[in-house]
Amino acid sequence: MQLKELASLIVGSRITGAEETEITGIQTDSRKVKPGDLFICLPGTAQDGHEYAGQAITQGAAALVAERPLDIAAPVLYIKDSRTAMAIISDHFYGYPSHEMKVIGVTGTNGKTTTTFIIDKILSDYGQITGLLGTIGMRIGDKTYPTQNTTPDAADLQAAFRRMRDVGTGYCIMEVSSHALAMGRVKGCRFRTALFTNLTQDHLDYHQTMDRYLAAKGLFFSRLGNEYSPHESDRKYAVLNVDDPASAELAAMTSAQVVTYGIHQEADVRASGIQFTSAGTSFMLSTFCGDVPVHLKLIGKFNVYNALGAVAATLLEGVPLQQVKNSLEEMEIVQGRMEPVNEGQNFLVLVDYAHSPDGLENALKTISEFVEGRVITVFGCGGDRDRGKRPLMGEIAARYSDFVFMTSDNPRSEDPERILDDIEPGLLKAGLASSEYSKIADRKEAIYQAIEMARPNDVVLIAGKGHETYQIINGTVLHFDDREVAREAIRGLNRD
Ligand SMILES: CC(=O)N[C@H]1[C@@H](OP(=O)(O)OP(=O)(O)OC[C@H]2O[C@@H](n3ccc(=O)[nH]c3=O)[C@H](O)[C@@H]2O)O[C@H](CO)[C@@H](O)[C@@H]1O[C@H](C)C(=O)N[C@@H](C)C(=O)N[C@H](CCC(=O)O)C(=O)O
Ligand SMILES: Nc1ncnc2c1ncn2[C@@H]1O[C@H](COP(=O)(O)OP(=O)(O)OP(=O)(O)O)[C@@H](O)[C@H]1O
Ligand SMILES: N[C@H](CCC[C@H](N)C(=O)O)C(=O)O
Ligand SMILES: [Mg+2]
Repeated sequence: MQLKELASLIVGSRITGAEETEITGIQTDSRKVKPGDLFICLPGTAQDGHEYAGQAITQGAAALVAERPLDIAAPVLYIKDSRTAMAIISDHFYGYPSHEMKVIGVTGTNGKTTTTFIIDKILSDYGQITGLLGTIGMRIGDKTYPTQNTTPDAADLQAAFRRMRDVGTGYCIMEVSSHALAMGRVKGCRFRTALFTNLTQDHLDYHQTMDRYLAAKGLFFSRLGNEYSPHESDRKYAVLNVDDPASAELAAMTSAQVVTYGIHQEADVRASGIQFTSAGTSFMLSTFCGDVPVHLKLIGKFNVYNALGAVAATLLEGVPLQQVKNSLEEMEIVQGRMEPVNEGQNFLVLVDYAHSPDGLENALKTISEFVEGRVITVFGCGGDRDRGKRPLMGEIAARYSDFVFMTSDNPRSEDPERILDDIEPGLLKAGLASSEYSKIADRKEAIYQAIEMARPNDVVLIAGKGHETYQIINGTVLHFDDREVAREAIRGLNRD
């Protein structure tokens, strides 16, 4: 595609250099530029892409998109706002792929990955070709790829949609993070359904206040389906968790049809008579298509919410209720979400991705529903992220545990010990005595000590990193997998 075709999309844009320059790809990271790419210079939070224009050209970029004058001998497309231009250009370059399939987006503080996996399971069992995009990675056809962010930027996202379409994908089920909404990564995407899980404190390092965090989520719903259509496939749905107070505000922001799910309030899709065990969760599912009893292998009330959201989204796609039930009942635990590590020991070890106060509280409440012995919790908080959540997570860990190991999550550029100092006041506020917790920055050591401490019927919760297979310490990415470490620690016990 020629540069001038892309320029024609953006009001007030201007090209210096050859307008006919042929563009064969789009890139926003100079290190990944391939010959023929259009390199979009993005002013970022840590760096400024304009500084890397030279490197992009050296790597073979055919042209650049920039907000400010570049002193460079290459064609440049000047625009006012690189991020909006990136969304418009990428959508056009890849042929508006989100218009050729149904995109179901899931947003909310917690439960996005799990909900997308449940929707994916139900729709694939129903015979649909699905693609999945989120924290754990991206699945296109039967191949999976790693993702750096939960929601990629517009250039990578539209490219992924195109590849999904090229292998016949009918549904893309994706996580839509609040960062993505605030940064316009999903601008231009045509969503069929926008699903909201919940809103609780996290990411205030980025959004500053809960109001701004909610406003970012609101963008998803306010942009959804402002026009109606006679075609069923063009209809838009906002699927909202009615038990979360933010849903009322989101409902008011959208002109799409609102479909609700919940446990406590009246809802279109609802669960009642919920029973919890360590082996799963049973409930009566009432929907606008009828009622059925369901037994989930997933544990915890929060997974009932995730299942209800997925039920609403898939019933709207015409999946029969009985098939929805069958898929729910077959649904396996999502990796790193309340994932048991079982080496035949007589206590339970769960690895969970809870990394926000609400996530941790839900994981621990779930355990309290069935635990017979003590609860031993190993957790930390990520560095370079919302500091405000640290004492809150400390307080929650203390409230629901008999013993707490405070340890490192991904300290990133921060001093691990300082992060633990931020968590500790929360433990003290909850009244934990010094004999009831340990501060061990080395995560492997903390996991080993927790497992050595466990007695029959105890539950050891290792929270925060879930599926992650790395730990970022001092900016260096090291291999680390909670499940592997826990397994080694349990095997070590068995040898003693
Ligand atoms: C705060 C934040 O979200 N930052 C994201 C953002 O970075 P940025 O735009 O600020 O970019 P920057 O690092 O300042 O660099 C500016 C530009 O220079 C370019 N550059 C930079 C260096 C270089 O050598 N060459 C080069 O071209 C960069 O590619 C970028 O285009 O855009 C980058 C490219 O898309 C992201 O990778 C980066 O995610 C960082 C790694 C991150 O940690 N993000 C987290 C907070 C995040 O987004 N999380 C949400 C999930 C949250 C949740 O709900 O749990 C997510 O969707 O993943
Ligand atoms: N509906 C929910 N409500 C509250 N907590 C939840 C819910 N679902 C999952 N959790 C907790 O949050 C953790 C993360 O779940 P999940 O990965 O599904 O969320 P996410 O929204 O995708 O997270 P991220 O923002 O990091 O992508 C789980 O390990 C669990 O402890
Ligand atoms: N999407 C979240 C994941 C946090 C996971 C936790 N292990 C951490 O590193 O803080 C973030 O980037 O803030
Ligand atoms: Mg996720």
